[in-house]
Amino acid sequence: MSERAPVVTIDGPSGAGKGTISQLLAQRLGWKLLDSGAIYRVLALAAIHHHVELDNENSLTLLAAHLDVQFITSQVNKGIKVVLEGEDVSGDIRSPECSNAASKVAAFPRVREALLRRQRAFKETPGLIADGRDMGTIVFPNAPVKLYLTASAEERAQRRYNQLQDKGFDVNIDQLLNEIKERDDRDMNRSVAPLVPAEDALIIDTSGIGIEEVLNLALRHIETKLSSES
Ligand SMILES: Nc1ncnc2c1ncn2[C@@H]1O[C@H](COP(=O)(O)OP(=O)(O)OP(=O)(O)O)[C@@H](O)[C@H]1O
Ligand SMILES: Nc1ccn([C@@H]2O[C@H](COP(=O)(O)O)[C@@H](O)[C@H]2O)c(=O)n1
Repeated sequence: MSERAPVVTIDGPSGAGKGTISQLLAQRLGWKLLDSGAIYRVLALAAIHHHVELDNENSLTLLAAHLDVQFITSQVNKGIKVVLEGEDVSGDIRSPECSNAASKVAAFPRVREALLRRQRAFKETPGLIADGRDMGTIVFPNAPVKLYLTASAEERAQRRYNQLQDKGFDVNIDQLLNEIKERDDRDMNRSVAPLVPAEDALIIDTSGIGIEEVLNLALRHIETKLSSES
């Protein structure tokens, strides 16, 4: 029964390691994974494809309500294939252009409202790892376990630089740092669902901490919280 399925929320700014840790946790626990950022990215890409202006809230809301997207989870590594209108866009949505466009479309209240039910529908047994900006504050406010990952903007820009270079994108570190700061500013200061840690979230600063160590901190916190619930 999905009503009873536990949810672990993982929020934080871009490049803090949410996606990496969420995927590892979903793999370890055998739980479902929601990459909510991918939903905003797909919406931004659909807007670009259909020539919808990124500042037109009415048209973006309509597009969000009818978004033809599928998230296909690999049972092997919990990686997610994103299919928009029948086309695999898993790579396209990770471009810097899509990152910025996603944070623009995500600032509109009615767009967020239109995507809320789609996100909550991911909750199912045996449990859900929910990765995003407002998972613990808005989408799953009653989640028993909430984490907030962060790191310095410089470290996050360096991680993103390495990641995009590996994927073959032509990137510049100063430009990436500026884009990360701009995106943080937009995500943290928007009028609806701003990026803030939930009051009951454990905040982990991952600057200088390796992925394995962050994963272990997260697993320990999940075990503690879930065992105190039962
Ligand atoms: N603790 C860490 N130490 C070093 N590198 C890390 C750490 N966590 C994540 N990374 C690397 O940083 C990059 C960005 O991580 P990830 O995509 O998980 O961030 P994110 O918070 O999900 O960002 P976004 O919100 O933009 O999707 C990846 O290449 C990942 O391997
Ligand atoms: N719950 C969320 C998730 C994401 N966003 C917005 O989408 C942008 C892209 O997200 P990534 O996690 O894939 O980098 C992000 O900058 C946010 O603007 C959101 O608003 N809420």
